[in-house]
Amino acid sequence: MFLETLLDVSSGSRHSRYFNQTRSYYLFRRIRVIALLLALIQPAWFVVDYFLLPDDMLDAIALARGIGALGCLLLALWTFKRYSLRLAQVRLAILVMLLSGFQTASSSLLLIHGYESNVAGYHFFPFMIITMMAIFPLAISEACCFTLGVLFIELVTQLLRGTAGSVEAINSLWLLAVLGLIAGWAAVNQLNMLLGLYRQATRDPLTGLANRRQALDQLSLDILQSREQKQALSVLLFDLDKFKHFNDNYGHAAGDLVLKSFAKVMRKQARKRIDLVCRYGGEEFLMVLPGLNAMQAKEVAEVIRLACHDEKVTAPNGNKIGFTTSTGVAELTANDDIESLLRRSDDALYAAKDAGRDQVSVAG
Ligand SMILES: Nc1nc2c(ncn2[C@@H]2O[C@H](COP(=O)(O)OP(=O)(O)OP(=O)(O)O)[C@@H](O)[C@H]2O)c(=O)[nH]1
Repeated sequence: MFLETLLDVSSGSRHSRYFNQTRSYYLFRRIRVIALLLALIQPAWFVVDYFLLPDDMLDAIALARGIGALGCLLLALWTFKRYSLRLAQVRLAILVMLLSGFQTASSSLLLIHGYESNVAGYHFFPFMIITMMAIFPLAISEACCFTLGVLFIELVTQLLRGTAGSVEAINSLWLLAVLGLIAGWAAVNQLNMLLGLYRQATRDPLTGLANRRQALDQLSLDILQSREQKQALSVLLFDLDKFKHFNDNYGHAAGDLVLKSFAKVMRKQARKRIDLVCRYGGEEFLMVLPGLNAMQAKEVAEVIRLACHDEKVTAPNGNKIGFTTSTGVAELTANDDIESLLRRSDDALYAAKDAGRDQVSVAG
């Protein structure tokens, strides 16, 4: 259990594409708020500098603050691919570099002008940066990179200042490492909590598949992404045939076993970390196939339809039950939104039922 949790939070590459998208958007929003705040605070802090720093330093510090504020503003306005984890990590690295860059520049300036870095909270900067990590839900690998990055920049700053190796400098590095451990632990805990809540809110308890809410959220995202990347996208809507008959003849528990068995068949055919498999409601299931056109999606539906013929469920009374499914296929068109895409797949599903069930029908 502990090992499983540890592996769960070790790296983002272990999570589903959908969770990664959710976390990326979460990271994007937090980075944006912090960048916006810093874009405002940086110039405002100049008032404090004005009273605390000597006149000959003000221009240089104002320039450093201006560059920092502009960088933060640009970062806040950068909305490209909000759902990409890779870009969320890049955004976080840029935020750390912007802050650290200002810290290195200001601390060098203070030294050149004969001021110690304990003016106006400057010496506090690296500690503030590392504590900021606790705000984000991060995997262990990401928290380690964050901590090592801040430690490295602090070491470079110490080398530039010529203080590296002194007791005070080693003490700073040690304190940063301890704070990195605490803030990193908080960040990893946030990720663990987010994962737990996400799973509870998005999974169907009977089959373990995604639930309808998640399917609709993810389908909207996938549609957006398909349009951005000019890729095809198709959906399959399945409905188990004469399902009422299983409940009536063998009992509700047998019906549940059929639902679980069908979920297993779907999961087996889905491409790992690409396709979304969901229980859409009752005995209806939905599969989202990014990158596949209607004909390719129809082939997947046929494989699933035939795989159902080989599945047998043992009812609580010992009976072996077979089941079949009807499927509607629809490919995303330029005029589609999520509602029209699902409506077309539903129409195709009804056409498959009308044609005698155990069939795959493609929307026109
Ligand atoms: N065992 C079980 N049955 C469910 C569940 N959710 C919905 N059902 C049943 O699914 C059945 C759906 O039946 P209908 O909508 O009439 O359709 P059908 O019998 O599959 O007939 P066709 O769709 O026309 O082939 C109903 O009897 C529901 O009670 C569930 O979670 N478990």
